[in-house]
Amino acid sequence: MTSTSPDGATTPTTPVPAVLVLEDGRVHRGTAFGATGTAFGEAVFTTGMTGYQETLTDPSYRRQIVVATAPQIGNTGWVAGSSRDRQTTALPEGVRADVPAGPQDPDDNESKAIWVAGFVVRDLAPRPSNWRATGTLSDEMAAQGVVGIAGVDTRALTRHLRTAGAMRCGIFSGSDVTDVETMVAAVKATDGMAGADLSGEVSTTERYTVPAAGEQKFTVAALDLGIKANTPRMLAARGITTHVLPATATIEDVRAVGADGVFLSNGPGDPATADAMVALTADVLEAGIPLFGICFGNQILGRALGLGTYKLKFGHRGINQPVQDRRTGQVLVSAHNHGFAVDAPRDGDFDTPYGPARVAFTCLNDDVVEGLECLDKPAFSVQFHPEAAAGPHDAGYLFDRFVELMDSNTPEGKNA
Ligand SMILES: NC(=O)CC[C@H](N)C(=O)O
Repeated sequence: MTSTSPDGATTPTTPVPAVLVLEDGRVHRGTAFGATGTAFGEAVFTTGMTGYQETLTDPSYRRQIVVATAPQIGNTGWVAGSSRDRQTTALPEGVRADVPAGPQDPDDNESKAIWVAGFVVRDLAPRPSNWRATGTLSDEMAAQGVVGIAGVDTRALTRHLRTAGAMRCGIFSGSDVTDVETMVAAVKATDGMAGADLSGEVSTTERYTVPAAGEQKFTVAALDLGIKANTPRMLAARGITTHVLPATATIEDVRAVGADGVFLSNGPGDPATADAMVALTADVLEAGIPLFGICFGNQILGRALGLGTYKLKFGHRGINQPVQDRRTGQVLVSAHNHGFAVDAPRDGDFDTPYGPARVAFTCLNDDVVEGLECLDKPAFSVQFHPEAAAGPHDAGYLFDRFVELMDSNTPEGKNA
């Protein structure tokens, strides 16, 4: 339903009607973009003003329909084409050519695919204005079969989600639009996010390696629960070779790659389902291997320490969330994407099976736990995203903290 002019602008020919239907019966009407059809997922909003490509390709958004509060989306187009396609030299052994992860990658994808179930925007920019763009958002979503709806008052919708909470929804477009009762019933027949076990659906099935940039200092085993490309890139920039392991990895797999440290990635779904990863984390803590977790990884470390997790009313998603590093008092502006959180005492150290631990970060908007730190084990984690590719970069130093943990775990470090 679009035509592309010689200068790359995609213009709608006949607008195709689309409807966003929430499980509580609220309806927003608009027009289709991307693929036409039906999509179901949890309606969540993000307040990020930039970085929609990084958001859409973040595997943590699996089974979520993302609502952008930024009023215009699509103006930077789509920046695709991994450098791997252009690479002329042979790749190091174990590096998969189809994974766009490496310090040299110029594209904006955080993974190989768009993972959101659907995308809801107000004004879809028909013409990208970006010298790096290789196509349009709408064409890329259509190519990947991802349904979008434009023309929605996303700020009104966001106010509703803040009051009523994140909930199941559906986008119906083209000939899939039917009467509201039928569409609401279809939405209600889908599964919610509580209890969803999704990391296995986005994880790599085989191990791959992202080499250190320059001289290798350490080797890290990164558990791929939905890892974003920028994480191995941030590690590589610090002299770390990352072996990305499937979500099913065990402590033997970690030992087999000679890991100096273990990284637990971000990922979709309910952390209450991540029993196997919690067991692996317990083994890593027991072994005293330095550990760093991000987002889902923070929730998994929390569970391994004996803490519970719970579902937030509408979650944190955006790139301007204030968190406080309780070690230094410093406030960071950070990127968030989480619908669950760890329940932990904030008023001092607490006991765990692995010695004392403490809440290392909290969100200044709502006092939600944003990071954990073990005091007797080389392990810490954050609920926010130091690897955020669209920025901000305030929290990048946490990767250095991970390197310091590995430094102090070497025989020389232990004797220092
Ligand atoms: N980005 C993430 O890792 C999200 C973790 C988890 N799925 C949550 O929604 O809280």
